[in-house]
Amino acid sequence: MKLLNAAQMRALDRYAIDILGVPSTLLMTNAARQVAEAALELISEPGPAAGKCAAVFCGPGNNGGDGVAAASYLLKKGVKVRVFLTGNRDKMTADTAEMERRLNEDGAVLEDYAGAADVEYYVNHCGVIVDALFGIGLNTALRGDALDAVRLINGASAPVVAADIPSGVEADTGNILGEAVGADVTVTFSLPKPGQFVEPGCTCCGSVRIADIGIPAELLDKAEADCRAVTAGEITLPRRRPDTHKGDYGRDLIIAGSVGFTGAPVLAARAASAAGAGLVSLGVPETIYNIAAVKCDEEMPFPLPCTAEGSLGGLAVYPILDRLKKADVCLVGPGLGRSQAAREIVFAILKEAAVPVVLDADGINAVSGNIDILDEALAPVILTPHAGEFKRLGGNAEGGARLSEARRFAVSHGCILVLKGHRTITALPDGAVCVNTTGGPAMAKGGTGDVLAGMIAALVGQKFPLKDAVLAAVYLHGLAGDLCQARYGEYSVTAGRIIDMLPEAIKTVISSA
Ligand SMILES: NC(=O)C1=CN([C@@H]2O[C@H](COP(=O)(O)OP(=O)(O)OC[C@H]3O[C@@H](n4cnc5c(N)ncnc54)[C@H](O)[C@@H]3O)[C@@H](O)[C@H]2O)[C@H](O)CC1
Ligand SMILES: [K+]
Repeated sequence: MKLLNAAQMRALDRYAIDILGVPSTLLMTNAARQVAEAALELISEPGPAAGKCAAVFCGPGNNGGDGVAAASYLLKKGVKVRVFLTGNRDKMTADTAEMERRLNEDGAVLEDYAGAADVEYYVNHCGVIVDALFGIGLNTALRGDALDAVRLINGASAPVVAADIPSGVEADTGNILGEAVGADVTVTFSLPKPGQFVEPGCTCCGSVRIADIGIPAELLDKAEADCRAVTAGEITLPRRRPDTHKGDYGRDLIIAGSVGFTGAPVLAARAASAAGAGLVSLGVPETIYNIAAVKCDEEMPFPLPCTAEGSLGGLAVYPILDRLKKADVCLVGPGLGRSQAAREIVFAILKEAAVPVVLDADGINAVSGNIDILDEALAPVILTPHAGEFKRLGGNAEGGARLSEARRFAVSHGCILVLKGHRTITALPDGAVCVNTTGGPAMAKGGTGDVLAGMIAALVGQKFPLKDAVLAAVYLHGLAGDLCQARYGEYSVTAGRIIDMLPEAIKTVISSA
């Protein structure tokens, strides 16, 4: 699903209005009608609309115009409505002024929020609140009346419908500018925005509904987007041809593990098998080889020279590079440890690999502080950091910086970056970013990252187009987590259970063709 930023959205509006001649007031009333209909659904009093009451908060811009027009719609449905304006009335846009004129004709007035009589009592006793303070035009932190109104809205018990985007959420980044409305439903217009799909903005939106407000479909289809949400139905994996063998499904080489980290390598290897890898070889320090060998049936652990402390030793580089020549993908890092030898091995793999390399966990830590090594990689590199690892890579994964920071890193280092967290972001070397929509807090547990890394290796090793393979792995990993949560609850999802749920998750995306 395409996510359009504010500038792209405005350009679309302008083209529809100025070139195609779609009346802006028609767009506004179409938008308003769908906001009002959502409010009618939510209004928290039993019985017909008549006798219920709504509070509508409007800013001076066109988002406010949506609110004023929505108020007119609610009035005509028999809902008692009070409409409050924050900010300067003299800054009101022409369309919003037109909507106010129509509201007056419908028998209601646009009250100045500042000084409105018993507004607090009214808002705390109404059946639904419409937030039309700001939309995609918000560009600085809320202040004054608007901030006061947001706090009043958030303190009220009535359900909240946000017009286009909850006020206070920055459309492009999901940043909260000061404070933001917490909505139950967001009715967004034409196409969704990035800030509705990434933290912290996505948490303010409630459920997001996309309203067709009259921008021609072909215009929306043609709209260029460098940001997308990966939603159900967008990921498919092909049926397998009968005349194939395990070699057709990837020879995965996984280099992982150290004393004290015997689970990570095995979880990654098992996840790779469950995600369809044909052959999975797992190189572990010889001190933990027996443990890995006992834990693996389908995967093929092999011992590597190690240090006295039980992590990879420098001599391990030779057998690794030898096996690398026969692999289709190499994952290095889960539980690897942070020894100098491990770092040197990661560097050697990056320099020598002619197949994609997945850097996870200590594979990422190995390149932190020497990120230029990525420029020496011959083959594509996929990094899968969580926020802390990304910080060690010099990135900022805080709040609304995630999208731009992930994009910056991927473009500047020519790699694929999977920035894990709620709504994992996959950034590509060409600047495109994709926001995953599966998974949740039940997955916040040791080992789940190892599983994702194994899944990415497996799908990349099967030679799907690199971007598709990574997006599919991220989506399926979260989907398996969601299925696990449904079965085991939020507290008892484990990495192993996610692996066991992969068959169910993968079956949902197998193409019927
Ligand atoms: N997408 C569509 O096809 C349509 C969208 N519509 C609605 O129009 C808004 C965008 O309207 P705009 O006038 O550009 O901006 P806003 O109403 O979001 O903001 C108003 C105005 O406020 C100023 N501003 C920005 N930050 C602050 C601040 N912190 N404090 C005070 N004032 C601030 C800034 O100058 C803005 O211009 C879109 O979201 C939709 O809701 C159309 O109604 C229909 C077509
Ligand atoms: K809004």
